[in-house]
Amino acid sequence: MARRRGSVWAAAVRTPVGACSALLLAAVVVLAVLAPILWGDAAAAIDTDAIGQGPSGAHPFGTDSLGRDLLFRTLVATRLSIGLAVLATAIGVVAGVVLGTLPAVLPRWAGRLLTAVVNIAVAFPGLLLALFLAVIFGVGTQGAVLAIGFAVAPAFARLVQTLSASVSGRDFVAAARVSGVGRIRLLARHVLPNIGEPLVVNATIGAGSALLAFAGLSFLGIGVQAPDYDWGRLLREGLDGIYVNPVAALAPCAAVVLAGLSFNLAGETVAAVVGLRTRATRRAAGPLPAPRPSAAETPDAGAVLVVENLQVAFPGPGGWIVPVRGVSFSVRAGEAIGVVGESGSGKSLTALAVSRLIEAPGVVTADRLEFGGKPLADASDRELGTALAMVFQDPMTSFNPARRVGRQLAEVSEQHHGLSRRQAFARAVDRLAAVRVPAAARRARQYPHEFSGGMRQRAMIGMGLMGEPKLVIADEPTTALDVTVQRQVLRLLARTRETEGAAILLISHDIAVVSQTCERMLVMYAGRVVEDLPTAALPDAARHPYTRALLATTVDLETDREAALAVIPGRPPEPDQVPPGCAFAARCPLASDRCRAEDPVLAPMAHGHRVACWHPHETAVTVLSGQSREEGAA
Ligand SMILES: Nc1ncnc2c1ncn2[C@@H]1O[C@H](COP(=O)(O)OP(=O)(O)OP(=O)(O)O)[C@@H](O)[C@H]1O
Repeated sequence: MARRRGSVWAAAVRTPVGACSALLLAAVVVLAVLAPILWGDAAAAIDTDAIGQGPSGAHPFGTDSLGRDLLFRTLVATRLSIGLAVLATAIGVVAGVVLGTLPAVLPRWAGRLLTAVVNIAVAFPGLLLALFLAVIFGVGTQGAVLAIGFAVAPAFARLVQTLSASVSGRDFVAAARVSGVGRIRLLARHVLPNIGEPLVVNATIGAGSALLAFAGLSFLGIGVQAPDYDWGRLLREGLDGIYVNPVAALAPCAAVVLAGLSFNLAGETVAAVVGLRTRATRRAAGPLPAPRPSAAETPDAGAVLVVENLQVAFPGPGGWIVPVRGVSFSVRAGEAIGVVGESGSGKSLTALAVSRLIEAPGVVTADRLEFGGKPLADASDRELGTALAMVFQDPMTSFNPARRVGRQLAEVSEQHHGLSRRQAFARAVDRLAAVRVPAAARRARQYPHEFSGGMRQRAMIGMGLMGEPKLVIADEPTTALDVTVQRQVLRLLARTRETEGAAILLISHDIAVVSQTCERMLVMYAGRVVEDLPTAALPDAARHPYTRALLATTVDLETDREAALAVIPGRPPEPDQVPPGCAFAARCPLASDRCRAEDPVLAPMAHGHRVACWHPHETAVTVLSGQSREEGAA
């Protein structure tokens, strides 16, 4: 992990912005540390023979009214200017974090009061607030530090409140709360660590603003007081003689600008590392691994979807993680195919890849990935938006909670069919009625939270029907629903297939659901399709030991209630720990040495039946050869 972080930072520092920020910041820090030691005395040395001089060989920036060298004074002032700005920022961040998190700990009324106070303070311009506070805390360095610290605190508090609110709504915080974790511990353990990165980025950028504000207060005479001096004071003194020696004023100005720039660029670099760490990781992950070969079936000329050797990879700390490893299948027009497999087998990623929904840094590669007869990569958003419908497991998160359901459906037709607002809405009502949402016209004006789970799922299917879907991909569409509603949704999918002629790719844990709804079933294990078989002859047709084991774990009304439930011993391998050979070998009762050494290719066994196994079960169903493949291959 440390190596990965190190490489990400190294990559960020190699960018132009990163390199500039690193150089500037290093120069500022070195000067802040060394300048007072090296040139402190020279900067304080009064020379009555050289009062108010302009730039010369002896004094490149000239001298001040006591004949002190302005170059040395500008360099020496780095420590105080930077130190005070950093101190003020630290006060601002700490006060901001406290103010921002207190509302979560205090009684409700006190929390709301504090939030209101912070909101009012945020409305004041920062510098005005700093001036106001500087007067309250008293003129001088200490007063200025406190004034700037507390002036930037409200903005940080607001940021902390917003970030905490977004984290507090997450399930893991709710789970911790339910398990009795106290408020303070909840904040410290679960909320703050998750908002740390954006805070660090903002604090770095905020230090630049604090530097400017400090220089401003010193310039106005209410910051650093003589005999101490920072860049603000030097600027004020230099301004008096600007017509005689402009460099005296310009040098501290340039120092403020450069130091401020170093903080801002450092903030940008931190932000880039935080936001795009994965991009740098991708470089660190090296070249993509070659997909494992799988014998592709010969797709029909009219196949809606053709997938050949699909691979989905993500950069990981130790190289590429490949959760989908060479998946091949095709979906004919109007066909319903089910995808089953244990959790983590790559079902959802396969569905997301064929919907073009894998986000960077994920990388999708395939020998062939075609939708509607042409490469998926060439399909326009409009074509995909109308011809491919996606139904997700949780319909609550698939709808925008702030918009009415009808308007969200209508958007599809406004975007892709050029319909007017009114026409698109009328079509949305029609589609809601088509998916049997009762009182569709009224329901279309409601928000997603006013729908029941089953109704939302039907509305989601209705959204898919706003176009002319050739393929509906449904990823666990019934998992969150009760059995009755589950049946309604499955019937609706079947009806969509009949009325629209759409093909269905149904992802489910439930083999019973798949065998009732689909003609074919793809069984996935550890990122590969291990069996592709017709559902009509299930369970007898299953030949892969994994498919058989999955079938044995299904329970129905005829299952012997006295007998122990069947389970598949062991666990599927993690995507980054897939062994050589067959990934199922460690759990397979039939595994041989060959299984552990060589990964079997998904190969045709009979018409419409493909299996990736060295020892497939013999079945009464027609097979290509009576021998096991190992014997056949021998
Ligand atoms: N962005 C990602 N980066 C790295 N690994 C990922 C990413 N997304 C998914 N994975 C991994 O890929 C594997 C397959 O995930 P996928 O969601 O496709 O499984 P699944 O078969 O749909 O499981 P489930 O039935 O639980 O939804 C999992 O092990 C998961 O941890």
